[in-house]
Amino acid sequence: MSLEEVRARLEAAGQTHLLRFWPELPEDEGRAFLAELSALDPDELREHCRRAVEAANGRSGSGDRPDLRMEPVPPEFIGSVRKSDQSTLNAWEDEGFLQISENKVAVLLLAGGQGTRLGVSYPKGMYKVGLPSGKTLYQIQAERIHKVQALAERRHGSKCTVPWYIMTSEFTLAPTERFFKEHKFFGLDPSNVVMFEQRMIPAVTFDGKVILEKKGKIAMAPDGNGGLYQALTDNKVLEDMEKRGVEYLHVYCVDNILVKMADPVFIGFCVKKGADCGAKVVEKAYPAEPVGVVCRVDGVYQVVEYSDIQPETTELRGPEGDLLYSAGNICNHFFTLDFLKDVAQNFKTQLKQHVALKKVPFVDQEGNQVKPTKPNGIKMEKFVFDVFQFSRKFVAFEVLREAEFSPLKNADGAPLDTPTSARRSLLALHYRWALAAGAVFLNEQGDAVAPELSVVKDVEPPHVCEISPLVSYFGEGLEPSLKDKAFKSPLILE
Ligand SMILES: CC(=O)N[C@H]1[C@@H](OP(=O)(O)OP(=O)(O)OC[C@H]2O[C@@H](n3ccc(=O)[nH]c3=O)[C@H](O)[C@@H]2O)O[C@H](CO)[C@@H](O)[C@@H]1O
Repeated sequence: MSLEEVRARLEAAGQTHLLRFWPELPEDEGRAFLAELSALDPDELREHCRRAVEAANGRSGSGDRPDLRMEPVPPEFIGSVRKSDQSTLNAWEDEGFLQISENKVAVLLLAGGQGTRLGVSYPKGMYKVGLPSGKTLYQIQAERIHKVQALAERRHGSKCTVPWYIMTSEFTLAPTERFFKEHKFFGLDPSNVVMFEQRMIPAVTFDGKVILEKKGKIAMAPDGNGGLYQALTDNKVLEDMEKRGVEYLHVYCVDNILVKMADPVFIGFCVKKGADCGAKVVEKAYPAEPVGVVCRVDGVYQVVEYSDIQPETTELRGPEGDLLYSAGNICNHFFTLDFLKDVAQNFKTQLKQHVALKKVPFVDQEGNQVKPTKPNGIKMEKFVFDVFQFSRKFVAFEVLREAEFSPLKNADGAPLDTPTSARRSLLALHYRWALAAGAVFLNEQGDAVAPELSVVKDVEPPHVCEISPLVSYFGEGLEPSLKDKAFKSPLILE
C-alpha cells in the first residue's frame, strides 16, 4: 500500500498523527511501519479507539456491582476431588483415558501473554524455576503429554496422540518456535504440536489516539487470552482439530507448574456430565485471595474478578460454614469442539472488552522517548472465560490446590506465586508421592527420618525429591522403584 493510501485510511480513522515522524524514518523502518499501518482497517480502528475511550470512561464510577447479583454454582453442577469417593474418581478417570485413547482429546496452551510481572523478556514457558533437573515449564508440560498418552495406550492397547495446540502472540511466537526446535520438540512429533498466533491491538490514549511507541512503531499488545476464539478462526485451528477427530479440549495457562495436561479425571467428569464447557477451580485459600470466582450472575455462568467483589461478599458463608464464593478460577478449561465452533461462528464478537489503564512508553511531540510514571494508555483485552455465558451445560470441577495449582506470576521477592513457591510446590508434591509409594528418607548420618505428611508449598520440603513426568503422571507406578527403599536427598527419578 502506498503512503498516500495509508494516509487516507488513517485520516478516515482520525489517526494521522501516526505519520508525524514519517519523513525522519530510515528507508527500511519506513517500509516496515507502512506495512504495520496498512494492516489496520480504518473502520475497525476508529471503532476500537472509540470503544476504548468509552470503556475507560465507563470504568470509573459506573457503580456496577456484579457481586450483588452473584449466586454460587449449584452443587449438582460441581464435581469435587475432595468430596468424591475413590470409585467415582476412578470412573471419571476411566472415561477420560478412554477418550484420550480414541484420539479425541487435545490440549491447548495459552501462551501469548508477556509475563510482565515475572519480569523476563522471553516466553514464560521457557522459564526454569530451579528444579534439580533444570527443566523448563515447556519441558514439564511436554513430558506430561508423553506420559498421559502412554498411560492411555497401556490401558487400551492402541497408540494414541494428544495434539498440543499453542496460542502465541507476536511477542512469543518466534522464540517459542525456536525453543521447541532447539529441544527437538521434547521428543513429541512436530506435526502434533500446532503453534498459532493471536491478534495484536493498539493501545490508545485517553482522548482516543493510537499511541506511538517509537517514531515508526505503534504500541501494540495481544488482545487478551480471550483472543483465542478469533485466533482459532484466523488460523483455521478448529478445522485442524476436526480433521484429527478431536472432540474435547483442555485449555490451560502457561504458568501453573502443576498443570495436569489432558487430565483424564477432569475430562472424564465433563464428558460424563454431558458438559460443553467446564472450569477447574480450587477452593479459595482465604476470602480476599486475589483469584477470579466462578459463579452465576443474573443466571449466567461467568468468572467475576476479585477486584469486582466487595469484601463483605467475599466473607459470606453457606450453611456448612464454607465460603459461599469459594470456587477460585485456575484458568483450566474444558470445551467441546462443537461448543468452540458455536462460539467462533455466533458469539466471538459479543465477548466483553475488559479495559486496563497502563503505563505505555511513547514518543512525545518532539520525538523524545518517554517512560510514563502514571497510566497514560488504555489497553483492551478479552478473557478466555467470558464464553461461559454461551454454554448450554456448564460444570465446575474442584481440585486440590496442593496437587494441581501453583502459578508462576511474580519474580522472587514477591510474597506469592514466585519461582521459589512453584519449585517448592512441585518438590513437595513429589515428596508426598514418594512417601505414599513407601520410600524411606535418610538424614545425612544415614538414619531414617519420620515422614512429614503435611508439607506445604511455602516452605522447602524436608527432602529434595523430583520425579520426571516420564516416570509418573500423578504419583502412579512408583512402588517398584521406591517401596521400602531408603534414600538420601536428593532423590531424582528420571
Ligand atoms: C483472564 C484470565 O484468564 N484470568 C485468570 C488468570 O489470571 P492472570 O491475571 O494471572 O492471567 P495472565 O495474564 O497470567 O494470563 C493467563 C494466561 O493467558 C495467556 N495470555 C494472556 C494474555 C494474552 O493476550 N494472551 C495469552 O495467551 C498467558 O500467557 C497465560 O498463560 O489466571 C488466574 C489463575 O492463575 C485466574 O485466577 C484468573 O481468573
